[in-house]
Amino acid sequence: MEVTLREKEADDWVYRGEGAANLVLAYIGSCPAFFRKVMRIRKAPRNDSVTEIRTSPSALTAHERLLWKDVDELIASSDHEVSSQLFVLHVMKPLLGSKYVDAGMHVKVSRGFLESIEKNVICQRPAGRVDTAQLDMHCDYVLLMSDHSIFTHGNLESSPCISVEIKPKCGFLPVSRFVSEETAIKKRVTRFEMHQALKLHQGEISLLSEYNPLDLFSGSKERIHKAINDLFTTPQNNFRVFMNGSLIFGGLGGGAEDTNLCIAKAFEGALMSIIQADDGLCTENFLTLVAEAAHKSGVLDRLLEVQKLDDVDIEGAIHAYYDITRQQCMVCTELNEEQMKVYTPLHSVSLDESLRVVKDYLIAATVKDCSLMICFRPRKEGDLGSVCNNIYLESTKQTFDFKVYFIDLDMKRMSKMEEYYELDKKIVSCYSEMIKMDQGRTEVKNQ
Ligand SMILES: O=P(O)(O)O[C@@H]1[C@@H](OP(=O)(O)O)[C@H](OP(=O)(O)O)[C@H](O)[C@H](OP(=O)(O)O)[C@H]1OP(=O)(O)O
Ligand SMILES: Nc1ncnc2c1ncn2[C@@H]1O[C@H](COP(=O)(O)OP(=O)(O)OP(=O)(O)O)[C@@H](O)[C@H]1O
Ligand SMILES: [Zn+2]
Repeated sequence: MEVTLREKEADDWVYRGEGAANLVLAYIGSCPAFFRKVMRIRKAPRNDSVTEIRTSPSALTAHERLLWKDVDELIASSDHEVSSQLFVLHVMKPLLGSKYVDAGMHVKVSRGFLESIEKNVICQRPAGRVDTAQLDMHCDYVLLMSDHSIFTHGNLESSPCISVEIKPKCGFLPVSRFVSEETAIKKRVTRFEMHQALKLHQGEISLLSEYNPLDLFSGSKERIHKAINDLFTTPQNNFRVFMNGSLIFGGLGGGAEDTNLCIAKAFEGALMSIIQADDGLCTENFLTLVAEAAHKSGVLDRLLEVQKLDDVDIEGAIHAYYDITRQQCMVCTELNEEQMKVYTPLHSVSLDESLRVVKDYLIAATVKDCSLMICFRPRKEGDLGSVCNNIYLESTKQTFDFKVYFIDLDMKRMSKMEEYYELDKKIVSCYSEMIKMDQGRTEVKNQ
């Protein structure tokens, strides 16, 4: 029989974090079925009275059903939460590897349950997130999945664990011939770095990040280590650390300020219960551990491969989108004859090819936005080797078991294609402006 979670059960769930689209809670009750599980609940924008999701007869729009026509299970589903879970199960899991993906399961909830959760968590949510969205009270289902910030077996008191959450973002520079001359800078500067300029301009961040995704995805131990160090210095919404499931570093539910001495000291202190290093050296050892695990697991190579399904860039994929939706191409209407020559072939391919292009672009968008959770547990003397991967940290003479999972593998909606195109242009133009202004300042200084 299907269980429905009701109002009285809401107190068993506590705030864990949130992103733009979902709010996540951890279980503190005593029901074994929910032990060491988290619940992920979809949010709805506050100013959005009628969303696409609710007006659509099925979870997917007609165009999306066409796009995902080869995935029978997905197009048959009529509930948005259910189709979201099926997307992870049938599309993302085979691509990223079943070992690293937990599709979770859906659980029915009553409106009373959602209302009670909303009330319970409101004071812990970041103000910016509260202003933009609340729980989607129209959800019939929520997603239940393992808590990947802890190990699912063993006693947390005697066997503590520490985990990092990394949102790596796009790890490659586009090589697509559809990248125009005006935006050619995209082939030299990462999207992440350019987006920082826009975020700074819009007041979303106060300082530029030092992190470079190309380091993290480089495959080189040294560069991965550099990336982890830089993420620690400027964590923003790209780096968090949890101890036994509680946040000890980074921003809860959003971005974090840059790491000052006070934050660094508190973190060093928190690590001392797990990393057996001399005073002041725990952080350094921990960051080495993270870098070694990221390198050894090989998951970044896998992630990069899937990100590269975006082989034509948004500047190519947008044309295929207009063909599928049978709209006049709003990009081509702005081009001169010479420029048109580059993009006309994209409008001459079969519908199946246009579908492939947009589908691959959206899959890549999912994995450019997902996060990685790496959870560590020090192996104690007498412990038998486990099935987990492990790292021997020479400097502390400790062996750590670790496991890796991807989280947030939501399907990106096809209706966002025009938004992606516009944002791409905005990011390039804001970055170019910043560079120009910097050059101007340097020239004045040198005069
Ligand atoms: O467009 P981007 O690269 O800024 O990514 C968005 C993320 O911004 P970021 O730059 O990582 O801070 C954004 O994250 P934040 O809200 O900034 O924490 C979301 O993850 C958003 O996805 P969705 O709307 O939840 O489906 C993300 O949107 P998608 O582009 O993945 O659809
Ligand atoms: N399975 C899990 N185990 C432990 N923590 C989790 C799990 N899933 C999510 N979280 C925590 O909840 C936070 C929000 O989850 P998630 O990233 O899925 O939200 P989102 O709204 O989809 O994000 P985005 O803004 O990237 O779209 C994560 O940053 C992570 O800290
Ligand atoms: Zn076109």
